[in-house]
Amino acid sequence: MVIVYEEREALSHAAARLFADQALQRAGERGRFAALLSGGETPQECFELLGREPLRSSVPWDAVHLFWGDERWVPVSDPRSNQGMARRAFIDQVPLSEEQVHGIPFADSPRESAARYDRELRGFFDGEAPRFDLVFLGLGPDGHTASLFPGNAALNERNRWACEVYRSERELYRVTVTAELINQAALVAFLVAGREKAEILARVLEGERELDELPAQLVRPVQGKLLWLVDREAARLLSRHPVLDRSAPEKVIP
Ligand SMILES: O=C(O)[C@H](O)[C@@H](O)[C@H](O)[C@H](O)COP(=O)(O)O
Repeated sequence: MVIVYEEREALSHAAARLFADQALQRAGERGRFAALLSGGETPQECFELLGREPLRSSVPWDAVHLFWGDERWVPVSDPRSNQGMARRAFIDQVPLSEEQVHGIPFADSPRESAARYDRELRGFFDGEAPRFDLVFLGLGPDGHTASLFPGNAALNERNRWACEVYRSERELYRVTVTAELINQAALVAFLVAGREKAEILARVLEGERELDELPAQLVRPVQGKLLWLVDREAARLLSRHPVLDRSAPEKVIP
């Protein structure tokens, strides 16, 4: 399902409300809400809204557990850290204990970071399937999501839930969860905004299936729901998903 918002701000508000609503629902059902966060620029405004009223006090923070879909292999203090971004945006402003924040560790090697995170994930899900209640994902201009990049070995990882990502000498090592882990989730929401994403969004949503070229197409929840929250700029090349009717703050397109 694709939901088109007139402005990026409306998309951010909707994503933050989705987080709060899902947290309330899952906390009520079983006292726990596990979210897998994305990095990059797009989710920042959504995260900042979670750290401010009115949403801040609507989230049952004592039931929340935060994980990340990917991380750059840098310390949390590094400005490029996805965890660091989320801490600055909202985690430092809400009542979460360190036991509820499961960052991807910066270990002696990317492989060790991935191994430790894999253990953390398996410990948290305690022998059950890794069924996140909510996964936020972004879409890169090359069709990547999390740190699942076109043609990368991580796309073929079948055993581990988290693995190291080597791209080139020039690029930072990363750690990513696998598409298989993402696809166990109850609800996956892509957040995509900006004119520069229009072409890749149309290719991913309406083009040929090219799983190695467009890793975002690997995201197909086994039982869960898949949402695309996009702004009008990013949606402008979509043909099957009509661009927003200005009279509505959001249009749900099945
Ligand atoms: O570590 C990261 O950078 C992200 O997890 C990555 O997958 C991101 O979501 C996309 O690259 C989109 O990034 P923007 O939101 O900055 O366009």
